[in-house]
Amino acid sequence: MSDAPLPSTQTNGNTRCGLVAVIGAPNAGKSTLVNALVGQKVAIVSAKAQTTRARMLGIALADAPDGAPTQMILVDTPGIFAPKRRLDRAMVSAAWEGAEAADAVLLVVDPVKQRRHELEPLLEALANRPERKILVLNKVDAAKKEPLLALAQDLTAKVDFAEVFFVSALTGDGVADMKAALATAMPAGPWHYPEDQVSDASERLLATEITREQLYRQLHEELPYDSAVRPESYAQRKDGSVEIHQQIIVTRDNQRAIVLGKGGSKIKAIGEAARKELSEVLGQKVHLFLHVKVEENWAESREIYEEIGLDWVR
Ligand SMILES: Nc1nc2c(ncn2[C@@H]2O[C@H](COP(=O)(O)OP(=O)(O)OP(=O)(O)O)[C@@H](O)[C@H]2O)c(=O)[nH]1
Repeated sequence: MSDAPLPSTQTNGNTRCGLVAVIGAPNAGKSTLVNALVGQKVAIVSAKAQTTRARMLGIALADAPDGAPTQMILVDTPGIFAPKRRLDRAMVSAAWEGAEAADAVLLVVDPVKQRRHELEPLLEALANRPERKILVLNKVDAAKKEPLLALAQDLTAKVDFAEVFFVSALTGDGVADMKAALATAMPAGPWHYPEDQVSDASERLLATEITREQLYRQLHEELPYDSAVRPESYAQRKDGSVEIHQQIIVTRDNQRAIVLGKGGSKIKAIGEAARKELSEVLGQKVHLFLHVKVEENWAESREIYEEIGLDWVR
């Protein structure tokens, strides 16, 4: 576990706390798995590959089989294959950065669609890692038993996995057992996030993810690759509603025009759809304010990366 200066309220008792890195090829189902472990929608889930941009956190709470209340901080990493652009390389290093400090690394594999040879570089890199390695064969609802077992055998011969789990992140099959086993693997120690912050942190992140999902849906190919949604503020109002301000960052003026649309029609539609979904998910009235900002070099800015991925828990 990294020794980042995070708040901890639980300093006594028999708690456990650890960091779990979730790695795998694009579309393996990492985001879906994180959501299943956390128990609410945290990471964006899409049928399109490479939607996971920044390093993201979900925080799962569980009672370990020995009764210890356990906090598992999940680093939901982007697809980490064949990085070409700087942004992609940054995603890869974020993936490994997450894995470096982890108490466990989950390799999530889609046993049906995953091309075996594409897993090779990842398996090789994993083989030399010191962390506790766990193989998760996902999508068992869609896989046939025999090839599934053959794949498990093949992969465990290559890497010294401490455990292998067969799960369906989608239906939840096998997820509870896996979660309990993960909790046991976490070191004893105080929680790094106070319990009441866990839900808030997730909601703050969730709010930016929902806006990003709408941007993606409503702009399709027009959406600039180098765009991001950054949380500005998240505040409960006295009347029981929540006021959320977010920045949509793009790199050029013409991209700003695309996001705004004619007379601001696009941003309005995006904001309305995001607000509606957020209100439903949060179960409260939401006031959502979106600001589009041009920052030419944001993709080179470590500060912004950190803000997108981590600022919401600080
Ligand atoms: N049948 C089935 N589909 C699943 C399961 N888990 C995830 N999926 C689907 O697989 C697709 C990809 O899931 P994601 O969770 O977005 O995958 P990811 O690994 O986070 O993808 P990236 O963000 O590209 O890294 C989605 O359409 C999911 O609904 C599962 O257990 N069974």
